[in-house]
Amino acid sequence: MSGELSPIDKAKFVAAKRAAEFVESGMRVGLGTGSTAAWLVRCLGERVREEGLRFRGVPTSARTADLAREVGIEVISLDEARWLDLTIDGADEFDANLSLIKGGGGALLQEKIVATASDQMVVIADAAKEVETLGAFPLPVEVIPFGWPTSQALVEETLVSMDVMGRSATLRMNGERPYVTDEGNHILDLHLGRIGNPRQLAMVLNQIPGVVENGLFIDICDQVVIGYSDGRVETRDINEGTVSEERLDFVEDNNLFRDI
Ligand SMILES: O=C(CO)[C@H](O)[C@H](O)COP(=O)(O)O
Repeated sequence: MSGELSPIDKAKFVAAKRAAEFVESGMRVGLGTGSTAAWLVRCLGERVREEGLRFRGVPTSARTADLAREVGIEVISLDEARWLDLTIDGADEFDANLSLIKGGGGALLQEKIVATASDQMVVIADAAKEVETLGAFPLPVEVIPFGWPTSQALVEETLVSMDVMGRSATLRMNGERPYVTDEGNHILDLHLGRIGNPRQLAMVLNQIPGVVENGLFIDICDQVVIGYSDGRVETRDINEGTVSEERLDFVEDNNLFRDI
């Protein structure tokens, strides 16, 4: 992509740029996956180059690791970091409690482990990701390849027993083949429409044999930074109960927009 940014990219960019300011020298920072998180990584790379920011990043996917190295961020593994000061990541949906659906980009397992190992998790998102009730976005569930059709049937049975609205669990494909995560697993996308009790569903899904993790993030996210295409950014902190709003300038010929 080159030239004019789409309104959605402008919104993602300003959210990412604002959240990149949360990173301080010396921190260990979890780096999310997806298009919004990619803006974050580029913004952090710019701070490394231009301000001499020195921090270590723990990527949540091979894609993010490649981009982080490319823009000059020092990359370490979670094994090396153990605990993190902060994780900044995108989301597919968030609600008023900052419960999330994640995993549209297929990295939910590493994203959940990294976010849970962090003192703070900040979600960056365009305003369209905010929902009253989670579930319009298909809920990703990571399953091991062994016996995945059995796991799929068990997941569907569980949805019926819980009286969840939609009940189909489809295997995510990559062309003709099943999608394979960085951990070598597959993903079932649950088409639910509406998730009445996300906390309960998250717990029940993880008890099914073959399920490794689900994309519901409950009580993990502390703040959301919401970007708008006109440059406005709203930051909500669920622990402090605060909301702040500001406007960021974005320069369309910024180097970050080249070759995207
Ligand atoms: O959970 C994710 C990847 O597994 C992403 O954060 C989520 O899919 C949002 O992606 P994008 O920023 O491209 O809209």
